[in-house]
Amino acid sequence: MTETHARTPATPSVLVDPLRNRDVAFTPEERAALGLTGRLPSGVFTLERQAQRAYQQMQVQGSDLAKNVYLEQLHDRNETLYFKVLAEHLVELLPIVYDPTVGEAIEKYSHEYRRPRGIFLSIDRPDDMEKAFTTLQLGPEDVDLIVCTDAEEILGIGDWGVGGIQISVGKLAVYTAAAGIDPRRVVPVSLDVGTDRESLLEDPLYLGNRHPRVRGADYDAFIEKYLETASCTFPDALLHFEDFGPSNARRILEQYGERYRIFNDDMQGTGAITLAAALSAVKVSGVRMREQKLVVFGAGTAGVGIADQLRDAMIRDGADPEQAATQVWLIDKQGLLTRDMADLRDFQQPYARDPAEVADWARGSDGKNSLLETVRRVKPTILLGTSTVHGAFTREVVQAMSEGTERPIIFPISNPTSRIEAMPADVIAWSGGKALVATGIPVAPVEYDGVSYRIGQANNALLYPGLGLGTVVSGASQVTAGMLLAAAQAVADQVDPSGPGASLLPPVDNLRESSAITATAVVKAALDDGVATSKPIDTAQAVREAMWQPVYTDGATA
Ligand SMILES: NC(=O)c1ccc[n+]([C@@H]2O[C@H](COP(=O)([O-])OP(=O)(O)OC[C@H]3O[C@@H](n4cnc5c(N)ncnc54)[C@H](O)[C@@H]3O)[C@@H](O)[C@H]2O)c1
Ligand SMILES: O=C(O)C[C@H](O)C(=O)O
Ligand SMILES: [Mg+2]
Repeated sequence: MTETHARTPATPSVLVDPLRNRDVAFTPEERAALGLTGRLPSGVFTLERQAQRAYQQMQVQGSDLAKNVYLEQLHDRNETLYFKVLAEHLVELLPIVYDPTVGEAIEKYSHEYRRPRGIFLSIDRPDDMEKAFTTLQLGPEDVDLIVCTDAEEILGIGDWGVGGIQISVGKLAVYTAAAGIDPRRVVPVSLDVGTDRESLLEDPLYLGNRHPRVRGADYDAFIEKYLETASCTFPDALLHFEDFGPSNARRILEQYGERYRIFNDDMQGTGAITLAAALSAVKVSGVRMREQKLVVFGAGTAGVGIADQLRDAMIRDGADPEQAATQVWLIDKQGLLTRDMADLRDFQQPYARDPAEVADWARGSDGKNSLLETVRRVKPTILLGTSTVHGAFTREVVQAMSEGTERPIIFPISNPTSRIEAMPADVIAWSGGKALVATGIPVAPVEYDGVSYRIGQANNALLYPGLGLGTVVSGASQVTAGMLLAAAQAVADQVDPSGPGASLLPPVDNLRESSAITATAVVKAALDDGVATSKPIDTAQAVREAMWQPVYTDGATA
C-alpha cells in the first residue's frame, strides 16, 4: 500500500500571532493580502469596538481570577487589543492583571494553564539556554527588557515554582500599559530551579521541575549562565530581577550589578517608590528627612532595600552617615535585631543595635523585643511593614506611634491583601486621622471624620515602568543610584500632599503621564551619571516618541 501524505486544514499564521493579529479589524484588502479570504466573519470592526466587546466579555467572568485568565487569553490572541482594553480601564484592571490577583493566578498556574507565554529555562537542562532564546528569532538589538524570576519569594506568598512566570508576564504588562514599553521587545522568563513547596511537588498537574530547589554552586552557575546568555544575546536589554529569595536577590545584584545591566525591583524599585512616598509624607509631617527615625518590620529584601534608600536620603539631607544608620531599627522573626545575634544576614548587620541599648526593654514571653515595645521606646516617625504578617500593626502599635510623633508615617506595604500589616481604614481611625499612610495594594479612599483620605499605592509599579523607559531611552549601561533617586523625586514632585486626606503618591489613573515624567528625569540622571549611551537633544520628546501606543499601525501586518 502506498503511503499518502495526510493534509490538515491550516490556520493562517497571522491569526495565531498575537503581535500581528487584528482579527475582525483586518480590512477586506488586508484579508486578501494576508491569505485570510473567507476566514473571518464579514464585519470589519474598529479597535474601539473590539475593545468594547472584549471588556464586556471580561466583565461577565465570575471572579477576579477568571477575569485574569480571560485577559491572559486575550493577551495571547491579540496584544494590541489586550493593551487597548487595559489602557482604557487601567484603574479597574491593574489589580486583575497585576497585584493582588496575579498572586492567585500564580498559585493556580498549573491548573489554569492554557498556553505558554515567555521563556522557560530549566536548571536540569542548562545547555538549552541559548537555544531557548534563539527560538524567539530576534536579533541582538530587538529586545529592551527581560523580566526573570526564580519564584522563591513571590510577593508575600513564598515559593511558587514555575507559576512564577506570571509575575514576569504581569510586570511586563505593567511596563507596557504604564510606560509604553514596546510589547514586541520584551521577554518574560521563568528560571525553574525546582520548588520546596510540597503541595506543588505532589500535585499531578504541576508543570514545573518536580524536585526541591537547587541551591549552592549549581544554582550560582545557572544564574551566571543566564546573565551571560541573556546579555550576549540581547546586549541592549535591561535585566529585571523579580521575587528572588532574600539571600539571592541582594547577592546577585551586588555581585553582578556592575558587569550587567541589572535592576532588582524588590530592592531598588520598592526602595525608590517608598522613598517617593516618604518624601511626600515628610513635607506634611514637618520633621526633616535627616531627623526621621525608621522602624522596619520585616527585614528582608524589600525592608532593607527601603532602609538603605531612606538612610541615604537622611544623609543627603545633612545627617552624618554613621548617625543615619543609627536612626534605623530592624525587626525580623528574632525580634529587634541586635549585634549579638548569630543569625543576622550580612545586609542586616549595618543596622543591628547594640544589645546594651535594649537591655532594660520589656521582652515578651518568647524572650524577644516586640514591635510594640520598640515603638514605645524609639518613638519612630516612620513605621514600615514588609513582613508579610497580616495584622501585625495592631491598634496598640498605631496608637503608640501616634503618641510618639504628631504625624506618624505608616506604610504597610506587604502584598497581596492577605499579607498586609494593617488596612488603611484602621490605621487612620486608630491614629485619629493623623497617620500618613501608603500601601502596596490598591485601596479605595477611606472616609474618616468628614475627610476622604486617598491612599497612595507605594507599589513599585508606580515607579519601575518610568525607570525602565528612561533606561531604555537613554540606553543606560547601568541603573545608577542617581537614576533611582531621580525617579523617586520625580514621582514625589507630582503630588501636593498638603491638603486634608491628600494622597502621598500620584493616582494610578494618570500612570502613563506620570511614567513619562519619571522617565524624562531618569534619562537626565543617566546623562549626568555618564552611563547614557544615547543622548537625545529633547529628552521629554524622546521619551514620548518612544512610548508604544495600543493602535493598529499601517503596515504592521505586512
Ligand atoms: N509594595 C511594594 O512595591 C513591594 C515590593 C516588594 C515587596 N513587597 C512586599 O513586601 C513583603 C516582603 O517581601 P520581600 O521580598 O522583602 O520578602 P522577604 O522574604 O525578603 O522579607 C520578608 C521578611 O519578613 C520577615 N518576617 C516574617 N515573619 C515575620 C514576623 N513574624 N516578624 C517579623 N519579621 C517577619 C522574614 O523573616 C523576612 O526577613 C511581601 O509581602 C512583598 O509583597 C512590596
Ligand atoms: O509585585 C508587586 O505587587 C510589588 C512587589 O514587587 C512585590 O513583590 O510585592
Ligand atoms: Mg516583587
